[in-house]
Amino acid sequence: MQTNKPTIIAITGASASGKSLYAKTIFDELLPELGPNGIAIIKEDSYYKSQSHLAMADRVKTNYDHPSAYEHSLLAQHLSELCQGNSVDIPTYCYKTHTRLAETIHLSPTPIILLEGILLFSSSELRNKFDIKIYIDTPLDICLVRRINRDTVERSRSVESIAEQYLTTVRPMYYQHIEPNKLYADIVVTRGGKNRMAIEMLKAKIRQLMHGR
Ligand SMILES: Nc1ncnc2c1ncn2[C@@H]1O[C@H](COP(=O)(O)OP(=O)(O)O)[C@@H](O)[C@H]1O
Ligand SMILES: Nc1ccn([C@@H]2O[C@H](COP(=O)(O)O)[C@@H](O)[C@H]2O)c(=O)n1
Repeated sequence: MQTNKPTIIAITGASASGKSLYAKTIFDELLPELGPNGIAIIKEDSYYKSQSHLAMADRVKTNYDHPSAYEHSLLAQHLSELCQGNSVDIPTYCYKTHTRLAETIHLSPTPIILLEGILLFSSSELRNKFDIKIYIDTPLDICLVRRINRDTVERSRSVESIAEQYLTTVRPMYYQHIEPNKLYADIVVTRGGKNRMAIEMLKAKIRQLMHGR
């Protein structure tokens, strides 16, 4: 690994497997020692394509679990910019309106970048940019229960709409585009975002990388 470019740690797995919690726990626990210029989180979901040109009735029909729903080319471009020492303006996304918001988040390169999302391993162009690849391996029935609990509260979804979407796209796309790419992982983490040993091991690796800079 080069020492002068950000280390990109990609965390993938099924929806509601615990990717965000795993990334956020590591971020929160390392922030006091690394500072805001030392570590950042980027979400693949920030790169869902804008759908502002579509009516709401059409936005809900989108397959959000297929790679084509994402602007992966923009994510790849931003990762390249960050690796070259340049800042980027990351889009922000709203799950309630199914499209991008007007504002962006300005991000300067940090030595450690935690990147999390469901389809990060589906593109070889993206995979080639990752220094460490982690797969959160949580049984799908547990993910579904977590998704129902989360999306009814945080994403304004009804249980009926979650069930319909799960059967039509979330589950089939998991078997087509997420689970087969587990083989690209360097590390497979069981038990989701609360696996204390998996959290401590990645923190130790990050500390080692920081000492080597
Ligand atoms: N190991 C775990 N045990 C219990 N709840 C968890 C665990 N990991 C994650 N969760 C919860 O499940 C929900 C989905 O987790 P999240 O990290 O948002 O998943 P993802 O980012 O993979 O979609 C959240 O409410 C989170 O707090
Ligand atoms: N408008 C949208 C966009 C995405 N989704 C679902 O989000 C999931 C990915 O995010 P996680 O935090 O759960 O990893 C994905 O499974 C999409 O189905 C959505 O429902 N609506």
